[in-house]
Amino acid sequence: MTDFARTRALFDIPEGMIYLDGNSLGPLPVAAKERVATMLADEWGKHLIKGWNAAGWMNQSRRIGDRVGKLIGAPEGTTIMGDTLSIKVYQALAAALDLNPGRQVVLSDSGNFPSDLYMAQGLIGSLGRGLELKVVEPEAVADAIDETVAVLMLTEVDYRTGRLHDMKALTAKAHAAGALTVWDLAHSAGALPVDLIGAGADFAVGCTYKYLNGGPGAPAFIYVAPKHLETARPALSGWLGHEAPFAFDLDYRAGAGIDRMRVGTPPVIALTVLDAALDAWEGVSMADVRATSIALCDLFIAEVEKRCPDLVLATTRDGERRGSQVSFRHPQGYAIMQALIARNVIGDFRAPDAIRFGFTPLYIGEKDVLGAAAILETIMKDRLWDRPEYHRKAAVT
Ligand SMILES: Cc1ncc(COP(=O)(O)O)c(C=O)c1O
Ligand SMILES: Nc1c(O)cccc1C(=O)C[C@H](N)C(=O)O
Repeated sequence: MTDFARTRALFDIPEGMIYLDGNSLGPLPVAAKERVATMLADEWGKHLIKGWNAAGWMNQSRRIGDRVGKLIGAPEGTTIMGDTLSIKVYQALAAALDLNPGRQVVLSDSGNFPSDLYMAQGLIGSLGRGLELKVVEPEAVADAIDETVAVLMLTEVDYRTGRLHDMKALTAKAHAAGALTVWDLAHSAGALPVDLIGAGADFAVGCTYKYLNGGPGAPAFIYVAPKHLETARPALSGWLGHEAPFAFDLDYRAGAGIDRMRVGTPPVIALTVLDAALDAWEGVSMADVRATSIALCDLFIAEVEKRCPDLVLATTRDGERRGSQVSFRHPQGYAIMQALIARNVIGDFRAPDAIRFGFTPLYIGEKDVLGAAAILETIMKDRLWDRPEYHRKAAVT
């Protein structure tokens, strides 16, 4: 069994805070502070430009991509770091559409994170070849897969409700209909076991500032299935994805394998933080993380339903069918979350009415769950949310 007391000590969480928002931004890994200080002083400070080779900065995106790959069932050489998740969504979708010409539909669902849908809309507008973004309810996705679909683009775990799609079954259905798949793992990577090879996913993307604790604005990752590695065309054809960046040719030629998904200069300092953050996963079993996350979420649901009858569960009770988060609905959700935050229980609010809590076994345990439920109970029983300072100011027009 993974020693979660050990992993908890690897994170800097302010005394007295119950941090249930690691599904949005993970806490600071203690080791990152020293690692970055050393990197700044010894690598940038001493090597300057020589650091690209001497300190391994040029290979960092690939090396750390492989570290992330281990957590999502991706073999070496199929995952690379860089840019933001929105950019990686664009890149993956563009490459997938290019591999499946002659079809018109990008299929997604209303549980997808808006940025993914916005990037698809922007890309489709630029391509101008009659493509259409079709957005259906999450439960209707399987039935909407037909021979018009070029690409099925989904986020595995719904950011609001935590609902988990069956990646393997939907990918198989998409392939049977002749479609390719792009999976967004923003709320999956580090939250639950992911098996990209086993699921047969074509492309996957994700961020590293949530369950992977890489810090605000940490770089995203992109995965390309081995069968597409030499044929996927990077629409964002920056110089570092070129076959020979330092030949400075005037024409683009895609680099070998996953390197072609690089765009421009990597964020070396941010990657250094992420590298330190990923050390926390050494000796951690993702099966233990999953089992503990399900148990913590189950406990939170049971305690909150017992103590706060006015809150309506927005997440499935079936632990196998959700990610690592729990949401409740209430018309005063915003004020309730402000009252929680004022009492050092940190979750977040997602419009129109959801209060959302992430459970991250690396640093959250039963005591936190019980503590948060007790504070929530007081807020609900004593209507502590009903104070002017917890309500949104009226919009100024
Ligand atoms: C599923 C999903 N996709 C995309 C994004 C956008 O990522 P970024 O702001 O890093 O581009 C987020 C989070 O913000 C997300 O949760
Ligand atoms: N990336 C974020 C940011 O830069 C600011 C505030 C929030 C975020 C988030 O990651 C939001 C997150 N994707 C969500 O699930 O709501």
